[in-house]
Amino acid sequence: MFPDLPESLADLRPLPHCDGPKMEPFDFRGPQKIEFLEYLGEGLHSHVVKVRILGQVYALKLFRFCYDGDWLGPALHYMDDDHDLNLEEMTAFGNYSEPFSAECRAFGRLKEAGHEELAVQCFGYVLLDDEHERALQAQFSDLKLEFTGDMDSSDAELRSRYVGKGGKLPPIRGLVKEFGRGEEDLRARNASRILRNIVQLQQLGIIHIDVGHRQIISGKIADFSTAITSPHYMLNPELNPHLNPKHISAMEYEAFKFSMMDYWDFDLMIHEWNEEPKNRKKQVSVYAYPRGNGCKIKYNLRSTPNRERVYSFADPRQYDWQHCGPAGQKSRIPGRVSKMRQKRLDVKPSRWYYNGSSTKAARLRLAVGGTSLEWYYKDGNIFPRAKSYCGYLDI
Ligand SMILES: Nc1ncnc2c1ncn2[C@@H]1O[C@H](COP(=O)(O)OP(=O)(O)OP(=O)(O)O)[C@@H](O)[C@H]1O
Repeated sequence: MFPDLPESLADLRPLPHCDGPKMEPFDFRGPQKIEFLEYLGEGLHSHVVKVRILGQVYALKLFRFCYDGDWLGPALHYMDDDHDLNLEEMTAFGNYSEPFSAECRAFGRLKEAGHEELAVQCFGYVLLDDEHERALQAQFSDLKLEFTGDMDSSDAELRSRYVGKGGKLPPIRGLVKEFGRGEEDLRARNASRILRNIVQLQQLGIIHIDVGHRQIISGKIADFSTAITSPHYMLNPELNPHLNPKHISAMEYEAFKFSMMDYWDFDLMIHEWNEEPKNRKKQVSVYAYPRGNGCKIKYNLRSTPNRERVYSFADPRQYDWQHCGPAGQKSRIPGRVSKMRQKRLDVKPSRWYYNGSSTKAARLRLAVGGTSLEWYYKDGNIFPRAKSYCGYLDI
């Protein structure tokens, strides 16, 4: 489920181990050496610290061993007493969706497609060795950093249930990122750029970006710990040859909803900015949907012209993941990583109009957050199932 500490540098391979984009290990040009400088902040999935490596300052995002319910893993009843935790199942899900994997895959995609400018830059992953874990805790001893659970509670078992080679606890995993500033001013030009970046990220097959003001660092999106990047069991039916048409239609509904919600979140961020008394003179009128109110649809889709139907701004399934080289592919020139041909992105790609039934379209119009599906693992494949309160999905 989690990577082991490497015995030698040669053991460090791009992660995660599943189809699709990957992140390379950070190049320390020798043994790991990190100087912990300052604590920057925390989120549901991580602690972020300012560090110096090889004379350069970075933000190091260190991931927690999260609760199973805090990421898009298997249905929670899998975790009850009757069902032993199955390493193969958890790994199958974890490789795609566990927060560290989710970030590796999204940043890996940006590298692979030659579009690192769309987010804060990420320079590689780190597996903290014991010495650095001790140094980290010593440096911030007053904060008593916990790496299991979430911001409010911890549970040591979340880490110890996945012991690695020699019975050792898995190492804390980190991503080395460009160090930046938060508290971005959202005035029009910045807001327009962020919106454009979301549309372009979706064209690269990345959705569920968790858009919010706190995620914007130096004017760019910085957090992909919830991102769904193609190929993914929600987006790409071709990963599982045993899906039936009902499964596929329910997955399309979910993927569409998640894509659309990124724009709802963007509009919510603008509304919240405008409501802040301190921003009274800095109002922003850049919205994804007209006036930030979502899309209006009529109930009879057949007779409803496109412009009035429920839509999102890009279809992430269009990204041709099978024909893009894996991140980290070695160049023929020793010591260099080959540059992928940059994928051309449209500022205004064709909209994604939802094609399902009128009832489902009407539900999407409400765009109530949250997931409609849960996922289970069977014979090496991942299948969707409607959540108990989503019977309208009919699977
Ligand atoms: N590149 C960076 N430079 C400076 N500070 C950063 C950087 N990345 C993150 N931070 C700080 O760390 C905090 C947590 O980071 P981030 O949002 O990536 O974590 P998370 O655990 O994924 O959070 P969330 O609960 O939003 O999913 C940010 O709110 C920000 O204050």
